[in-house]
Amino acid sequence: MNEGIVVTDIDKSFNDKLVLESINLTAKHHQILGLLGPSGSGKTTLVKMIMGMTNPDNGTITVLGNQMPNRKVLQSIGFMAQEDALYDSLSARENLRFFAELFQINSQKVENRINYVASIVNLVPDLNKLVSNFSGGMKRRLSLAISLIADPEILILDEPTVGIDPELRQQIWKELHKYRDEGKAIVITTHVMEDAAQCDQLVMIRDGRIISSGTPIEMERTYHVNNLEEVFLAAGRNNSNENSINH
Ligand SMILES: Nc1ncnc2c1ncn2[C@@H]1O[C@H](COP(=O)(O)OP(=O)(O)OP(=O)(O)O)[C@@H](O)[C@H]1O
Repeated sequence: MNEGIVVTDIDKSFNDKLVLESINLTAKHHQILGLLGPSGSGKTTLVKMIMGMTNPDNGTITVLGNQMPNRKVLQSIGFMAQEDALYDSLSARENLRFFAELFQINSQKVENRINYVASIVNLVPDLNKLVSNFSGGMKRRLSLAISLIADPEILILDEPTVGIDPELRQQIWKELHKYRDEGKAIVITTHVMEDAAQCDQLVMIRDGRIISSGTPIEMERTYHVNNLEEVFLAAGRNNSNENSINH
């Protein structure tokens, strides 16, 4: 089987400001990869490059063995962007139907599939409401449901748990672990340590550079600390020291 996502030697600048530097990572099937970093560290830019929405200055990205951008591969990716891309004047059900058609889901299976993905995010009672009446959290949940509608082989979720209450967050993680066990490759971005702890592999990003990577437990052992927040701080300190030695 092809590797899910392979990012090789990526650099990216905006207006001469380097926002990602020498990024290498692999997101494998049967694995949840967490991109953990503070606001502005470059996570969304990286995710957009994986989707082929932004071009890197250097380096390559392949998804399922195909170099991105590649329109055909998009059919195999469920993507949840940081900004909800929803039709406000349609109901949640109509939004889901629209995306089901885009992904060419068998019309006999569409309604079942809509009910299934809506149940994952507790939106079944709200399916016929207009999205313009939804709260921010409900919109996030609908965006997550849309990313799951086609049962994609790859899931890329940019801050999927923002605005979602703890109980539902747990339910969503249970579902993501199930998809992982079924063999999907899943990438999520987050700045929340509780979410990071649920991932199989973590890549910590600060100021556009990878400061550490590994499983959550490996990372805690490496830095002799008891939680990921301390790993992040320790890795950041090490990185700053290396930079000051190297430059
Ligand atoms: N289109 C753009 N033009 C210019 N600068 C940009 C553009 N997109 C992102 N940036 C800059 O790149 C840097 C990384 O932004 P990015 O959105 O990738 O970070 P992030 O880690 O996803 O942050 P957040 O968690 O707040 O979304 C920031 O300094 C941002 O201002």
